[in-house]
Amino acid sequence: MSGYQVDDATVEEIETERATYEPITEATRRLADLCIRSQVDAASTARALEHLQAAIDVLSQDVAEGPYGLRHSRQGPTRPWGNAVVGVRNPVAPPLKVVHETDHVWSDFELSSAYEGPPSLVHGGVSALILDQLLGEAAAAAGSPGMTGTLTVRYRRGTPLGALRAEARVERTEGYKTFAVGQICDAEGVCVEAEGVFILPRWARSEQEQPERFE
Ligand SMILES: CCCCCCCCCCCCCC(=O)SCCNC(=O)CCNC(=O)[C@H](O)C(C)(C)COP(=O)(O)OP(=O)(O)OC[C@H]1O[C@@H](n2cnc3c(N)ncnc32)[C@H](O)[C@@H]1OP(=O)(O)O
Repeated sequence: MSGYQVDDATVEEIETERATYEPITEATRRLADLCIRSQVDAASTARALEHLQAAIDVLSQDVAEGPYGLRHSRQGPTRPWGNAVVGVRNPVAPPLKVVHETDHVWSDFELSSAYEGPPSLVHGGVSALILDQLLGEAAAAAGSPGMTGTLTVRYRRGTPLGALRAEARVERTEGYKTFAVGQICDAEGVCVEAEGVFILPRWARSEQEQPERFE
């Protein structure tokens, strides 16, 4: 399957790429929040739009074909930088920084108004998105990466926008199938729980270089 790319990018080259594109990605996240909450008048939004169009014109001068994929360097960190949850070059991603412990993975993160579903609460699809990623990373970190086969989500109470923690761990592995569980909590406790089965697809079963983990 295309999209998994092994390269020889050095640590320095990877840091240069991050330093080049991370600031504009962060600015775009801020922009998404401002699109929702700004109260400036029409003349001001028209002026802002002109600046944005100028930025779009500059960035459009050189664009890669297709999505970013998962870039695995033989010399440096793996770059899932287009990923919708952890991608440092993806303004749609909050982004989560996922910490890999011996027996579980976790992340402390903030969700802005761009992730709203019910008023002041996180959209249920966004919670499922984040748990899909965390459970998938737990499976990969345990040495059994896979695609989500089935993800079951239980919304126990509304998840407030703002500061949250997500955690996941592997429960058991059966051949190509890895069963993982996880949750999203706020300061009061668990808001959302999930369980999922992650399956190593047929096309990947013979491949030698599997991505073991995202950052
Ligand atoms: C290398 C992979 C990625 C690594 C990423 C690392 C970072 C992770 C972070 C990213 C996180 C984000 C993650 C994402 O967003 S992943 C994106 C969302 N998921 C997908 O797009 C998956 C699409 N589906 C497939 O690719 C295949 O159908 C899969 C891979 C699921 C199965 O493949 P295949 O069809 O070839 O399998 P098989 O026929 O040999 O069956 C094998 C066993 O599995 C059982 N079964 C089959 N289907 C399901 C099902 N749906 N639920 C439960 N069980 C199922 C089946 O009964 C059998 O069991 P048994 O009879 O042996 O007991």
